[in-house]
Amino acid sequence: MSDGGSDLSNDDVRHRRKSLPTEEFGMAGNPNPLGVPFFRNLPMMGLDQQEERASLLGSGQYVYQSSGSDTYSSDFLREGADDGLAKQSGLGYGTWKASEEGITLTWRDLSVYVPQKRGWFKGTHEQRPFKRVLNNVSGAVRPGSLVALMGSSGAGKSTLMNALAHRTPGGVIVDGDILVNSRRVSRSMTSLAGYVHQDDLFVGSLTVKEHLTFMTRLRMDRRRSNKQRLARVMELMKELGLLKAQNTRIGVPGHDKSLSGGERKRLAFATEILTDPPLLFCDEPTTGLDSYNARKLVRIMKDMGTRGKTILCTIHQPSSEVFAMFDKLLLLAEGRVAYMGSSSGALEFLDSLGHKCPATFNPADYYIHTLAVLPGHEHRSRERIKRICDNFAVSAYCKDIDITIQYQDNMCISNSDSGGSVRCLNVLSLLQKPGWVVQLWWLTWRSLVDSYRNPAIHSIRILQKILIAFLVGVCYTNVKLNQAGIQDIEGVLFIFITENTFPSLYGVLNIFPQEMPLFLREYKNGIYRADTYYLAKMIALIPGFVVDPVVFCLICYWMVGLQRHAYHFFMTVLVTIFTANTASACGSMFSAMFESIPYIMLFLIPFDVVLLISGGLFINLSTMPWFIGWVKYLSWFMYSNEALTITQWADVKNITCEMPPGVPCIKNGQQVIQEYAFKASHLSYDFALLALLYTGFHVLGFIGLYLRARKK
Ligand SMILES: Nc1ncnc2c1ncn2[C@@H]1O[C@H](COP(=O)(O)OP(=O)(O)OP(=O)(O)O)[C@@H](O)[C@H]1O
Repeated sequence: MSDGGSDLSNDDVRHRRKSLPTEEFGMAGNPNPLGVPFFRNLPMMGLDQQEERASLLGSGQYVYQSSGSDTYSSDFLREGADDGLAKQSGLGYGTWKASEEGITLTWRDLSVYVPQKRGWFKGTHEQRPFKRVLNNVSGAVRPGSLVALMGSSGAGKSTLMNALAHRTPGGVIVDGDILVNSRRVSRSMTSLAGYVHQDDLFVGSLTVKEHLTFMTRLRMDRRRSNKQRLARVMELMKELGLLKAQNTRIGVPGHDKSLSGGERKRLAFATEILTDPPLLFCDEPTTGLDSYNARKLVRIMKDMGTRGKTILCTIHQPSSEVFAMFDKLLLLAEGRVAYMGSSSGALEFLDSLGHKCPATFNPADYYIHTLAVLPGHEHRSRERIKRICDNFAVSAYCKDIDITIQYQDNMCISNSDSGGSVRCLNVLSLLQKPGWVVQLWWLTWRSLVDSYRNPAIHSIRILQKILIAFLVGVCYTNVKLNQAGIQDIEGVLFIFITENTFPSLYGVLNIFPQEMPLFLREYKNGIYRADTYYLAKMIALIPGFVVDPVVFCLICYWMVGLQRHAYHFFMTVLVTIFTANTASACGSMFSAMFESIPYIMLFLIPFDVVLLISGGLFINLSTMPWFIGWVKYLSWFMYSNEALTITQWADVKNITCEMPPGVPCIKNGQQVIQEYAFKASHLSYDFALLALLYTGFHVLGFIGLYLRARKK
């Protein structure tokens, strides 16, 4: 560290870092200061040669030589002074396998821009009002490192982690290079890395053990046996102190809270380390934990580090003991790197700039305090931060990191995510994800358990159905097969439709908005596909929408004077089942397409009114104007009404005519069918069109969900 106190503009710093001559990287005067291995003549070699050497690295057989005379095998890449680790894991240098190399993560000149305004602005990216929240940040983390990412609130810690983990929300621009084992990766990062989020999201009706079991099914290698999965679940619950709560439902905070905040945090952590990922990002995993549990959790991360994992963890106010467990420290301030290196080095570095940590201070607190923008002293604070960041950018600490970055850059052989990443990231090719059917099975299981355990969905709804069925039945007990009875029967048939439409249509509106954050997170984590998720939700809805119509018809049909034959009853039940499911498909479509209930209502209610009108009871369908008349083809009201009317009237031969002479009467069922502009031959056609509408609504719903998931 030298140029103490010099102020450089950001561009100066960037330029200086980029323009460092290749020879400077560990060759002269500073032979391999981080223990980074160098190929013979690496800086001079061309891309082809680098590729060749990289593939040799992939095979774990190439022998590297540092600038000095020491010779290292590829495992040396894992950490400069890592022989203890190799010994610990029982792998001598000669036996080290490429798949066990671990992950070296580097990032160079990373800037992140977040959109300031959304929606109305239609200009190009360059014209859009963006705010830069990360400013040319560079860094490197090597296997076996547990890195603490610290900085005051708003410094950009989560933004950096999201960018590195390729989990930035839609609209955010990430500019710069991120390399994993000297390869550019994008979405494959999600299979490679675990990410413990600041806010935890779960299906609250599952128990701790059920949740972990579900995750082992979808996240672990499909070749693992059930015994191995269970053993992993038990091991994690034991390690994280969740054994006592294993049969407790997770609950929903502020609603039906079951697990404590600390238990939820530990469960979220357990979920992410379930597969023992080689790279782990943790965003404030200890927030909300007591000191004992915080220490225990960091100890687990430390142990993972000693097994060669690469761990980057943001942490707020760690105790001295917890802080001491971290190998490396990355300090961020105002979107820039203020320091990266050993924890003790940070004290020296700040000391050299005149910021000496008082003996009584916890160093972690001191760093945050020094790098915070203090209210009332904003200008001075920002000056101080700028000076620290500028000095770090030209310090020996930074140069050391540059060496690692430069080394990885030199090794970088492919700009594309395909092929290269898989070849390099052996862990990826080793993992066999569960297949489509397994995903569907377990997602359906979760959805069914969730809906079964939610009394609002079932018990209350069925009680309501019984009550309404009785009331409707009571109102229509006196229906007779005469002229007045035609209207009564058509009326009650329409009530069969509406009673099985509206609860189904509106009852499902919340399913996607409510679970969207969880779906997006799990989907982005690559745990499952969007189609299996949607299909599972759809399947889980069916039992409810079969039971409801059956209950309704069982009570109401026999109370009302409808045809008393099994055939008519079963056909009526079948039509109402089709109706309820088609309505639920329409509701699911709106639910999946729009972000919130008010938006859904805005479009659904007008749509619903038009469909209702075109159902055939309120208007003779042949009189509808041509420009709106086509809507009836989308109306399950019409198909269901036609099917029920045909079922009830097709074989009625005689309808009593009690009208005065001269007043025309409808004499039989066929005339009733004609009166409503239906056709007796359309019964199977109505069923087919109801099934088509059901499928069409769900296909559109799935497309809506998929597009939204891709956009976020
Ligand atoms: N999508 C976004 N839109 C607008 N501003 C954003 C967005 N994401 C991040 N920011 C801003 O970027 C800055 C850094 O945010 P970030 O969440 O990374 O901070 P942090 O260091 O993780 O803070 P904390 O410790 O409080 O979680 C903040 O000022 C934040 O308001």
